[in-house]
Amino acid sequence: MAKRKIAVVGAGLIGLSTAVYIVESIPTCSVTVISDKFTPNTTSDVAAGMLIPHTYRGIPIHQQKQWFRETFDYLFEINNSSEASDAGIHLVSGWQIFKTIPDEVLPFWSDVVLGFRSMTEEELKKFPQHRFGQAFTTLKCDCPSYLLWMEKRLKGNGSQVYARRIEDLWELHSKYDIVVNCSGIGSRELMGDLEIYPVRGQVLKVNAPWVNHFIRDGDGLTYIYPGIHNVTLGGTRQKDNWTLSPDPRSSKDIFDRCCALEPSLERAQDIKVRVGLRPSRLAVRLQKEILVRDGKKLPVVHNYGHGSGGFSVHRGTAKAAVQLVGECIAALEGSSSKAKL
Ligand SMILES: Cc1cc2nc3c(=O)[nH]c(=O)nc-3n(C[C@H](O)[C@H](O)[C@H](O)COP(=O)(O)OP(=O)(O)OC[C@H]3O[C@@H](n4cnc5c(N)ncnc54)[C@H](O)[C@@H]3O)c2cc1C
Ligand SMILES: O=C(O)CCC(=O)C(=O)O
Repeated sequence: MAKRKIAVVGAGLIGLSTAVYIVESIPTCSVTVISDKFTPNTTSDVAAGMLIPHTYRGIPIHQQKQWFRETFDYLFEINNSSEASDAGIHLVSGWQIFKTIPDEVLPFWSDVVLGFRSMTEEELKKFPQHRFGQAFTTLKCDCPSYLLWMEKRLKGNGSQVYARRIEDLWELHSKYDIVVNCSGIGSRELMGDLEIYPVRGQVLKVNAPWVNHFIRDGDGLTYIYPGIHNVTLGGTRQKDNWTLSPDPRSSKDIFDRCCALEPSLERAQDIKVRVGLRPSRLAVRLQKEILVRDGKKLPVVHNYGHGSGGFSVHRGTAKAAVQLVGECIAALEGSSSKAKL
């Protein structure tokens, strides 16, 4: 059986985690990651990295729950190993709070995170503007550490990693048997996919080591997420806004909103502003496509469009993408054995 050559386009969270899963589950192929940007310069580096799912309106809930569970279980295992600090994975406990009682008192992911329960009246006294809350423990990634850890694992396994911008996936036809497209918001231009759009997110990364519980307003706009090296304060969700430069007014607004929830943040130091464009889509595109030119074929597997929830589901979607890669390999084996007959 020929050793199949697979190119993964994109070195953000989705490209690297898909490449890692291919290497782990299909050892008979060689993997090359090709990307114009790497950590610390990807959208994935800007993220808070919290495992709190966002709902994709175009995907059945049972599917999203499975992706979340697979991701949670995978990272929990890393968290319980000696790799945890290198990979930047840790547990974090805290509260999601609501000004009015939400429709969904028990979200679909409540039995995946640890110790999910309603907040007590005593706990709610910390948030006098809020009437209801949920307490739980989840996982968080320190995003640059996690990306670097995956990149090192790939290189350690003999995979190649190249910096290059791809204008057209067909450029890869002569060297690779299969292409896996994990180019995030880049797919709008690369694939001409107008279903993917940016949702601009501005966050502050601050030094406030005394803050160690997360706080998330149920409206999803204001959050305080303590991490290994800093605390992420959020945020903004600006649909169809491509501006990557920070907006000082948004920074002040974010800071004020977060201080209203956690007044001790007034003393936060070393405030850095980061902006990222969430690669948003009604549904993650997990699909096979065969590109055909001049009678020649190039199988492509798409895995992009994770919007606000990439960290929460990445291992599950990597597994689904690798299943599709396996189907492409089986089809190639089938056509090469027919050719020999
Ligand atoms: C402010 C903010 C906070 C967030 N917080 C969380 C959170 O707490 N939890 C959570 O689950 N999710 C969160 N997210 C969402 C998460 O960041 C995304 O879902 C995830 O990072 C998407 O990963 P990606 O690999 O698809 O995209 P990217 O990280 O953008 O990676 C895409 C890669 O493709 C490459 N590429 C693109 N086009 C080309 C091309 N033509 N040629 C070569 N390479 C190309 C890019 O250079 C890049 O390496 C947050 C997002 C933002 C912006
Ligand atoms: O929504 C959250 O609480 C996590 C952060 C996030 O996913 C985002 O800002 O997109």
